[in-house]
Amino acid sequence: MKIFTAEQIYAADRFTIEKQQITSDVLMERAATQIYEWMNSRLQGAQVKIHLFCGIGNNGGDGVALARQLHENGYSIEVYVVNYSDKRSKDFLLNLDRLKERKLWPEFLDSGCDFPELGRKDIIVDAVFGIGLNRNPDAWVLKLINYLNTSSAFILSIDIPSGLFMERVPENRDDIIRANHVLSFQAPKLSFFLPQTGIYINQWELLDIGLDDEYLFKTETVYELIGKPEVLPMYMPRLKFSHKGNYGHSFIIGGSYGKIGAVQLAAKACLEIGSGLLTTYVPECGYIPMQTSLPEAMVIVDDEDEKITTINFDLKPTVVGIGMGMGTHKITIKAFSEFLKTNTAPLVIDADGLNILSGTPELLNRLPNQTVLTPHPKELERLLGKWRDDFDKLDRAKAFSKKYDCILIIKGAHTIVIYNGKGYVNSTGNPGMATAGSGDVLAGMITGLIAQGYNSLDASVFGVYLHGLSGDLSVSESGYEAVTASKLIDNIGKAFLELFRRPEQEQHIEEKN
Ligand SMILES: NC(=O)C1=CN([C@@H]2O[C@H](COP(=O)(O)OP(=O)(O)OC[C@H]3O[C@@H](n4cnc5c(N)ncnc54)[C@H](OP(=O)(O)O)[C@@H]3O)[C@@H](O)[C@H]2O)[C@@H](O)CC1
Ligand SMILES: Nc1ncnc2c1ncn2[C@@H]1O[C@H](COP(=O)(O)OP(=O)(O)O)[C@@H](O)[C@H]1O
Ligand SMILES: [K+]
Repeated sequence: MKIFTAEQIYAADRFTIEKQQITSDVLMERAATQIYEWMNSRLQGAQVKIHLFCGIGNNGGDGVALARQLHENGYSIEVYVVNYSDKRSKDFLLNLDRLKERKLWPEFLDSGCDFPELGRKDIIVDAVFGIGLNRNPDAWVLKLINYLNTSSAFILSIDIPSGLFMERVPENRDDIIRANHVLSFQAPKLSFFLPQTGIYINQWELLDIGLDDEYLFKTETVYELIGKPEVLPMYMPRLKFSHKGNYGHSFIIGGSYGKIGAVQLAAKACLEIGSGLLTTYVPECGYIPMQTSLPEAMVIVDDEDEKITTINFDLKPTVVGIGMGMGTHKITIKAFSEFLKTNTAPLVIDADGLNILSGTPELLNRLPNQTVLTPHPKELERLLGKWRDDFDKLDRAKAFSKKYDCILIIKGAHTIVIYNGKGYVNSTGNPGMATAGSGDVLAGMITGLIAQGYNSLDASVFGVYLHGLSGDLSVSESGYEAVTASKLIDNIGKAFLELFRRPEQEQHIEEKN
């Protein structure tokens, strides 16, 4: 699903108005009707007090139009106009008149006025600012935002929580509405998925206001939200007459004394995701653990017991995954650097492999094209330097990926795969996955997909999606806390099955026919 910028949404508005031969207030009315229906289907006429805080732009206009619909259907409402500017939008004014025609007089809030009392069980509709916020709000508006946040009422934000920008993070983190639920129009907004801004959104849902399909289809976006419809076409089915040689030979290099587990996890995940063959390269101390825990894997050992000192091998890997638990000893750095001189296989670099790269950046020039890098936030900071905010982080990541022609995977709650100026935002996964070794599993999964013939970008996007889905399936079995990296691996197979599971309703209809 595409993630549009504010400019693209405004352009979609204009395109739709022109093509459907409608006036702009028709779109506003559609927006209000969709929100009304959403609320009505949940409230079923309940006489709870609904406080609508409406700005003076089109987000406020949505709120005022919604107020009218709620009132006409018997709901108990209070409307407040947050009078932050004299530049009221045309459709806001039109809807304000429609409200007045029905003898509904909103209360006008200005600097210096008292804020209304809010009950614990009331509902707040936040329609102060939408995607048009372009500068810091006045102090009294911020005070209002703070006031709403401290109430215990349920906050429903229209389109985007007020105070949240589309393209930057506000300096003061208290200046944004903390929404219980956001009803956003047509497409999700990038800020819903970033760690610094996503925290203001408990849940979000999309409402279809009938923006033109052709425009939405044809318009290229920098960011895309990756769900099942996006990854299904990437899937490469296994062929009946295939053999293990068709699914590649993965080579996983890593481990050090006390950290052989990282290689075990990556290797197991690599096999579970379907790699045809797998060899691991570990220090001598890893030989017995590897051979006993993973009979399917072949093992080559370093001359040294506790760390990797030379990467000598006699095989032609389809792909190499390197770095998990490897350590950053001087001699290991040398071995890694020598390995990069001769390696031509596609690469997936994780953990200490990344730390070595950030400590020895000249090695970045030795990476094959489309090398996959899988940093967690700290490793990413070592690679990119300190960023100003999450939006700046994305810009730096795009520039880095372009400079070294690498695929940069920014891991987090919504992992973002960066390549070729684009960002693929993952939709699966959960906080249960914030546990030791889950990154090793991801690196193993991506390695195993590349082994099978997926190109590095598809392997990254698909791998991240399946990894999160395995996490979601693990949570449904054991709850958040008990998710472990090993459970993620156990659920990789089920994640594949889940990809092809049709919704129950659909199956039922088919059986009846
Ligand atoms: N296709 C869709 O998705 C549809 C979307 N719709 C709705 O429209 C919403 C966008 O509406 P919008 O463009 O009027 O902007 P909104 O957020 O209401 O702000 C109002 C104005 O305030 C100003 N301003 C900015 N910052 C400020 C500040 N700090 N302090 C004071 N003033 C400030 C700035 O104007 P400026 O003063 O810069 O000229 C800005 O234009 C969208 O979120 C959705 O709810 C639907 O109605 C129809 C279809
Ligand atoms: N809150 C979260 N929601 C979803 N996924 C998460 C969350 N926290 C961590 N993850 C995922 O778990 C993995 C953690 O990776 P990493 O920090 O490298 O783990 P480790 O180094 O222990 O192997 C990443 O893929 C990340 O996206
Ligand atoms: K809003």
